[in-house]
Amino acid sequence: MNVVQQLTPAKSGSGEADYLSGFGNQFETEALPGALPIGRNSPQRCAYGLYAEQLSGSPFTAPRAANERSWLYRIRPTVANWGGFRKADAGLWRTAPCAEAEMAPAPLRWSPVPMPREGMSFVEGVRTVTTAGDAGSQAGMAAHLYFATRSMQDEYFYNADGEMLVVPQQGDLRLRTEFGVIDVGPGEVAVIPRGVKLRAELKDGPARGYLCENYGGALTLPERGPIGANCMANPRDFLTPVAAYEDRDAPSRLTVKWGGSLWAAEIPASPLDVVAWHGNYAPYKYDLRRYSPVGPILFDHADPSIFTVLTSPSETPGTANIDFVIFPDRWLVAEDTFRPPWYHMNVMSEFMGLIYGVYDAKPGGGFEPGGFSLHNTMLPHGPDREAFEGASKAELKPRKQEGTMAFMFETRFMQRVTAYAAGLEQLQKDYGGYGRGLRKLFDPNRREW
Ligand SMILES: O=C(O)Cc1cc(O)ccc1O
Ligand SMILES: [Fe+2]
Repeated sequence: MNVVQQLTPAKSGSGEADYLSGFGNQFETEALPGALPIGRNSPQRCAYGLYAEQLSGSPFTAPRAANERSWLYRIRPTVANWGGFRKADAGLWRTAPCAEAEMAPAPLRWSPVPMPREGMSFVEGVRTVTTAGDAGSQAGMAAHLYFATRSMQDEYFYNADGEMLVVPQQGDLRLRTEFGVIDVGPGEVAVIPRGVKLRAELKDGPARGYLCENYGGALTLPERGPIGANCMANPRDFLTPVAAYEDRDAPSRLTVKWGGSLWAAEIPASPLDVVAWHGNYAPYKYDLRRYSPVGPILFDHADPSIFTVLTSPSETPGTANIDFVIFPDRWLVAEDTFRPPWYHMNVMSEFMGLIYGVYDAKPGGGFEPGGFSLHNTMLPHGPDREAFEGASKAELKPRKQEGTMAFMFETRFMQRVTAYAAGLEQLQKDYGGYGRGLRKLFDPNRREW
């Protein structure tokens, strides 16, 4: 997975999205013929007067399987577009550790937050719901909502604190990055590694979604173990953009998220000026509907880890900094089985969102597309009364769970709710008590019921 080479004839900066396929490949792509040096990274003079710059996503000395870096051949090195940063308004973007609100231990759920009316870019429209771990120690994550009602114009952004997993729920985004153009819409996700500059444009109206900011190890594919070489998320379905550049000398603004704050500087030219690049540290997208779910085909309900799309490992094997898990369309066939998620308590904390459709643990409304929930460390949760009663009595014919896409950001860290999320009118006041609706069914004189 880590050694495949691809040289695809690339388009010049036409602005249209075009991709190379494969997860974590050693890609190479050039928007002008011969812009990529052959057989070396740092020639005495790069073609076309370009500057060579390395972007290291892992320590130089990381083992090969985790070593990530790319070489960028660009009009100006990043340092030429630098200087004069001032602290900018971070709005409602928060960074761990952030203990600004204290909530009683209870399951929490929010209805969808409507699209704002004011003009806001993808960066201005980030609103943090939870933070976990410590960004400065490169451990943990934040779960955000994002709203974008205007495109970024001569405005650029990069995040030094974390990798960004963008999960659109409404509206398409065109992410113009240093590496090329990624179009992403509901049902797809995009991953922007730490340090990669971008400008987000709207394609056809306002956009809303979820954003996981990963302070820890880069997201990667989970091991498949006995499942073997196929199914779950297949590497070839991950798409990385071909090189596309802007040669634009115009007063611009670069905003950097660095050390938990936003910093902004006026810069003289577009930093999306990479004419060619090669390496394995690059943004990518993935269509969640390409995920091939594997599950129990005779009885029982497996752990949701079977639906892990991407995982951010921690130093402890099997203990994820973040698992990104989905609940896509699938057949439910298990016999003599309570088919929805079981009642449970979990040392990992679970942030969930719904992109479209109905989630099977909560079929009776309340968890709506655009909404979100938090089942924090060691807090009990499971199906509500309606789901329990329906599933305990259901005739267990094979049934297709269709037209649905829920997801979970699951982390080893406790998630702290922000003041913004705690104060939202969309916070469902009665959700914490949903379990109280479950009736006592026990009858020592009636074994079958
Ligand atoms: O709590 C949830 O809804 C997520 C979840 C789903 C599942 O099928 C098993 C465990 C789990 O935490
Ligand atoms: Fe759960």
